[in-house]
Amino acid sequence: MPPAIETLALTRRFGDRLAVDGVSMTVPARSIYGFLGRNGAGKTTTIKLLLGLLKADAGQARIVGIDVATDRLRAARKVGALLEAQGFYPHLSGRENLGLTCRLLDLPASEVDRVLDVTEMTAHGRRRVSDYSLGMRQRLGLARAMLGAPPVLVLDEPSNGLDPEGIADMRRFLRELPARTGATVLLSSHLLDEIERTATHIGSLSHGRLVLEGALDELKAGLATEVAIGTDAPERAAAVAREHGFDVIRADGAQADGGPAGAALVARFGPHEDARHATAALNRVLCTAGLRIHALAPRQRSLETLYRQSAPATALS
Ligand SMILES: Nc1ncnc2c1ncn2[C@@H]1O[C@H](COP(=O)(O)OP(=O)(O)OP(=O)(O)O)[C@@H](O)[C@H]1O
Repeated sequence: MPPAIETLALTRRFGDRLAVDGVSMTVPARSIYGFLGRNGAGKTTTIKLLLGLLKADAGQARIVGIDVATDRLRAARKVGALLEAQGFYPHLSGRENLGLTCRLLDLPASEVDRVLDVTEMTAHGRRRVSDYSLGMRQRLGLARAMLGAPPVLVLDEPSNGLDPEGIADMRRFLRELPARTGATVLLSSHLLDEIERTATHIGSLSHGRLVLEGALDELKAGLATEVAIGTDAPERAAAVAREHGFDVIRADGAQADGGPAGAALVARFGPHEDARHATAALNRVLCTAGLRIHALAPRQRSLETLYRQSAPATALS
C-alpha cells in the first residue's frame, strides 16, 4: 500500500520567499497526521500543493501514489478537503448544499445520505445552513470533504472557533475515522494539545522546512525522562547533582512541589536509562549532601517538548 501522502523535496517560492523548502514528508495510510507549525511556517502552501491548487517550483507530491503534477485530476479524486472558507449557501439546507457538490463531482445522490450518516448529521440535513451552529457547519464541511469516499482527507483547523464541547466532539469523531472508514487524515492545527490527543503521527514545519516527523509514540519515547526537583537550595542541589554526573537544567514549567510555575530544577535522564533507578540514585546523592528534598516529580513527555526542541527559535502561536 503506498503512503497516503508522500512528498519529495517539495519546494515553492513566492518571489524571494521560500514558503515550502525541500519538504519530504510521508503520511502513512490510515494514520491521523498532525501537521504543525506556527503562522507562516508553510502549512497552507503545502496543503495547496497537495491539492493541486498551487504548482510546485520543484519536487514532487503524491496522493496514494498518484503524482499531483502529472495526474492532477486523478490525484484530486483521492483527496477531500476541509479548508477554512467553507463556502456554503446559507439559504439552502445542508442536504441541498451537499447535493450541489455531488452533482459537480458526478457522484450518485445516495452519497449525500452516506456522508450525512457518517458525520452524524442526518437529523439536521433538512435545516438551512444559516441556522446551523459553527460545530454543525464544520461537520457539514467534513461531510462534503467525504463525498465520493476519498481515501485521504485534508482538514485545515477543523476545531477553529468551536467551544470546548465541540472540540471534544470533533476529536472523538476524527479519532474514530480511520477505523470506521479506512481514511487517512492530515490535520493541520495550532492546538498542540488537540493534536497530541488526536494524532498518531506528526510532522512539523518551521520556516518552510520539515523539522520533525514520525509516529507520536515513538517520538515521545525518544525523549529524555525528566524529573523536577523540589528543594530549598536549587543552586547547591544542581551543583551536587552535576558533580555526580547528572544532567540538571533550569526549565520552565510547574515546580516539583506544585508551587507557582516558574524555573524548576529538572534532571534529565537518557531515553534508555531506567528512570526509577536514576531517580533513586539522584535522591541518595542529594540527601547524602545534606540537602532538603521535598519532591522528585516525573514530568510528562509531551508533544510540546518535542515541538519546542524541533523549532527552538519559534514561539508557539
Ligand atoms: N500568495 C502568496 N503570495 C506571497 N506570499 C505568500 C502567499 N501565500 C503564502 N505566502 C507566504 O508564504 C509563507 C508561508 O505561508 P503559509 O500560508 O503557507 O503558512 P501557514 O503555515 O499556513 O500559516 P498560517 O498558520 O498562518 O495559515 C508566509 O511567509 C506567507 O507570507
